[in-house]
Amino acid sequence: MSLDFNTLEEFSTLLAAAPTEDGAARQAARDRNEQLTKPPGALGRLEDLAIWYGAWRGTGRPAITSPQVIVFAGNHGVAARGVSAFPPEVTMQMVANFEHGGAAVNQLSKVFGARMDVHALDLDRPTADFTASPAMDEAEVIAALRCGWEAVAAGTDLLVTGEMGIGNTTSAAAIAMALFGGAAGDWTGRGTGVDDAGLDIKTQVVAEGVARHAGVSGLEALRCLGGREIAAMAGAIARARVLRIPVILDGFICSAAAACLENAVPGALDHCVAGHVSAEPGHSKVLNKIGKDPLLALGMRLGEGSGAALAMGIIKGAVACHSGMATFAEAGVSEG
Ligand SMILES: Cc1cc2ncn([C@H]3O[C@H](COP(=O)(O)O)[C@@H](O)[C@H]3O)c2cc1C
Ligand SMILES: O=C(O)c1cccnc1
Repeated sequence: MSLDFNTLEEFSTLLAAAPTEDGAARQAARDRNEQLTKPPGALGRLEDLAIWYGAWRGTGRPAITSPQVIVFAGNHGVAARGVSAFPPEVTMQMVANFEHGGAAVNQLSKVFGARMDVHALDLDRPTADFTASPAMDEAEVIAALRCGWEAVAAGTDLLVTGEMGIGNTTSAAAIAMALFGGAAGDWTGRGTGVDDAGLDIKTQVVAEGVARHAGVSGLEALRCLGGREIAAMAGAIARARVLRIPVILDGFICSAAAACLENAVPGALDHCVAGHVSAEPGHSKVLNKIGKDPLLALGMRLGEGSGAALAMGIIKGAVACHSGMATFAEAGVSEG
């Protein structure tokens, strides 16, 4: 099967044909877990995470040696509507900051031993204001999906996708409302910290955008209401699925990108866990809709992949215990 796509339909077909987890590896990981020197279940959710990780990697005794964090950046036409507390030029300035190692996600990637890559997508060409027309045409959304698809490094064994794009919590709210219904106010939060007047404008923009593209779902929601960095995250998450690389989802924007995949192909996020729940009020609702229980709840509201990068420590810890601990037989410890 060709691993390329030129239309959203071809992308969807590739995603639908992507592998599922390895049942034999899951069983081998379960068997090993039962033999480790601890009371049954004593590592709580870490045990499930290690088994899940092994099932996707195809081994009952996995290791994590090459985690990758990818930050995608894009600019948004709706930013001109006054929906963010910061001006659009911050997107480009933060890309420079990522490249110089100065952002939170740089530090967290370093702490957890991940390589970090940054991809800026046509920053000088913001998407169209989605209240007036689709944010992207099909060629544009395909180019963004492909950027994400190709950004996943050969040999990566744990992936975090993050984003930078002033205005993108507005885009994420519009996607969530299009996919899951409800009122604009249910999905719209303060993002970088808009005041009450800004929140009113933002809620209005979300409502207008969803009304303008009434009835869109899945990848069409991504095209009409998303952004280039949002589509690129979706492309990277889909590629990881094809390569059986487990993914840690980040905050509201990343989860909205992922939700488009799940909406297009149910089960498309089985290789993903939610790294954290952010303070953006729509995030917990999106996680609920995609059936993901977040690993961390630290009141973070940064994006960039920062919450997911922090959660890499949990997955690495889970896998280290699972694969490195002695069994009762090896350690000569009496079983209960
Ligand atoms: C300095 C700075 C660094 C950031 N890093 C991530 N974001 C986050 O804030 C933006 C979304 O919020 P809104 O929709 O309100 O614009 C995204 O770029 C997101 O990644 C940042 C925002 C700022 C200002
Ligand atoms: O949930 C997020 O990822 C988020 C929230 C606010 C601003 N930027 C990102």
